[in-house]
Amino acid sequence: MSSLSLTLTGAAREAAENQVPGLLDHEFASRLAAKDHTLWGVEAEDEASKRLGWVDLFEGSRQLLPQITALREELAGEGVTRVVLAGMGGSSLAPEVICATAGVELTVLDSTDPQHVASVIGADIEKTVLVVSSKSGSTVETDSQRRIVQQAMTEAGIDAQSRTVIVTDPGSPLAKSSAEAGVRAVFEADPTVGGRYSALTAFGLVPSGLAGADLESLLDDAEETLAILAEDDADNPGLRLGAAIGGTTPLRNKLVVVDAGSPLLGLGAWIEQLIAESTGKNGTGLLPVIVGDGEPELHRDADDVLTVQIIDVDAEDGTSVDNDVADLVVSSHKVRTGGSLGAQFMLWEVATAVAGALLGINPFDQPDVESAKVAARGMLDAETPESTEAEVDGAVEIRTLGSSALTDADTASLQAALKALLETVRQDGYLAVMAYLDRTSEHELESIRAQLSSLAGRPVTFGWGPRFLHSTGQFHKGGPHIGAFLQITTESEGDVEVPDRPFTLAKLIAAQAAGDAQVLADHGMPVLRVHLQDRQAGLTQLIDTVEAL
Ligand SMILES: O=P(O)(O)OC[C@H]1O[C@](O)(CO)[C@@H](O)[C@@H]1O
Repeated sequence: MSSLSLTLTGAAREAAENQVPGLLDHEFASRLAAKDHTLWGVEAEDEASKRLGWVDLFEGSRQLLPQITALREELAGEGVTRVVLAGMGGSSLAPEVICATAGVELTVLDSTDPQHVASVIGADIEKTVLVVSSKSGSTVETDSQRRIVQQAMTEAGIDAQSRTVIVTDPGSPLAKSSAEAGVRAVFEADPTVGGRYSALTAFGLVPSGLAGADLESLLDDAEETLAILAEDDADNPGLRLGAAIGGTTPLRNKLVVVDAGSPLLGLGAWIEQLIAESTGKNGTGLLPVIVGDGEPELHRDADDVLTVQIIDVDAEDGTSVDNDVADLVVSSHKVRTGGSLGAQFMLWEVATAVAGALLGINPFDQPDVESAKVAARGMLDAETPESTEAEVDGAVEIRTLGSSALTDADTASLQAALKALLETVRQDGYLAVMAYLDRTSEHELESIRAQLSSLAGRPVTFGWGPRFLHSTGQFHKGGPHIGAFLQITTESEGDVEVPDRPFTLAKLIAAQAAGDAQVLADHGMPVLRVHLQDRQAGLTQLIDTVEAL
């Protein structure tokens, strides 16, 4: 039995009251469920006509389950019990939430940091099955990760192809090359579902099922919920949530998302990509800001912020821990929602489709992601040395680019540079921390997010690079240019060769960071680049300097 709750207060409630009647007049919910691709305007029709498969995928997805279960049992019989998933954005975010919530182990490889990748291939390779998930089949991070893990298997005397499972779109370069290579299994996903909406397709199901998550109830809950979300009804939670986040006036374009005792672990990261990459375009959009319990954004109100609490709906009887959190949330403009994971996936997918229509954008493309990829490729090909002079302070190099408000400031020390960057944060803007480091072993770095938010008095996002390039990266470049950026990169002890490619991981991640920084600067926004010349000393220096600000 699925569960789903939604409570709106203040501006969120007002937006729903203002916008839902119009959505009902347009029969938005039933037309969406009927895959009406005209809901987002003429310009979006072509893409929308290829991207609405997520509203009736249940039969196709259920047919995958026996194959996934059989493969899991076969692998277990061979002692293969460790699942490593190579995939970016929509190709890995949902499995990460599904498995964490189910309490089963999944190693997600969505990084090009040499230290992170080396740690993944350095353990239990003999027990590992590699799932390579990529719709396009051409994502450079995923292709590089595949080559590296397969090489590690071969060096361990393992037939890499027999331990490789592919999830991709029919006819993709990956589908073709995998068939020729004779991999263990190829799951061709529904090509009418975009990456951000693929949680309940092979992209969400194959890695999660191989890891042992219960997929039946996930699909049952989602299907049950979609029936409710397809109703042209004033109480339809998909219409109400979509109106609440996309229909406030003036637009509250920062959604501060906090987990308030929910059992849905890591759901915020999935919501972040779905909303930021779907809506951040044409100079508008919504930016999810994932915060922890009690952190600064929850103690401030602002007219461009909406607070979203993900609650434990089963404990909503007034005794739940989330009510304690609720009291700590100053804002009276709130969304509070909870329920089973399958229900939440469908709720937010429908709400994003609704919000996209209200914002007047196409929620199914990601036009600006390409600009960073092109810039990175240019950096890789040209082996461009760093474009700007660096100042050195202790273990870190400091570079500034973009807005002259930063490049003209005193940035001779890390402390001065951070202060100068904080000065550039707009009253209607945000600060984005983009850390191209190892989120599994250097998560202490995340502590600077709340400290910087307290100092800036504005929302601060924290994204691990290059992972965020497939999530908030679209909003940074395609949304309103109101961001200030702190980019953190590092030297690594060792590097990792990428078999049969003209670059190593250290070169690749440096090019991705330099390329993205340049694109952000080209949009006139301030970018502070902090490079850790000595990884550990630099990390300590950065954390200590922020603390002392
Ligand atoms: O599944 P693919 O094609 O490797 O793409 C991975 C991710 O990159 C993007 O295409 C761009 O960020 C996302 O939409 C997608 O989820």
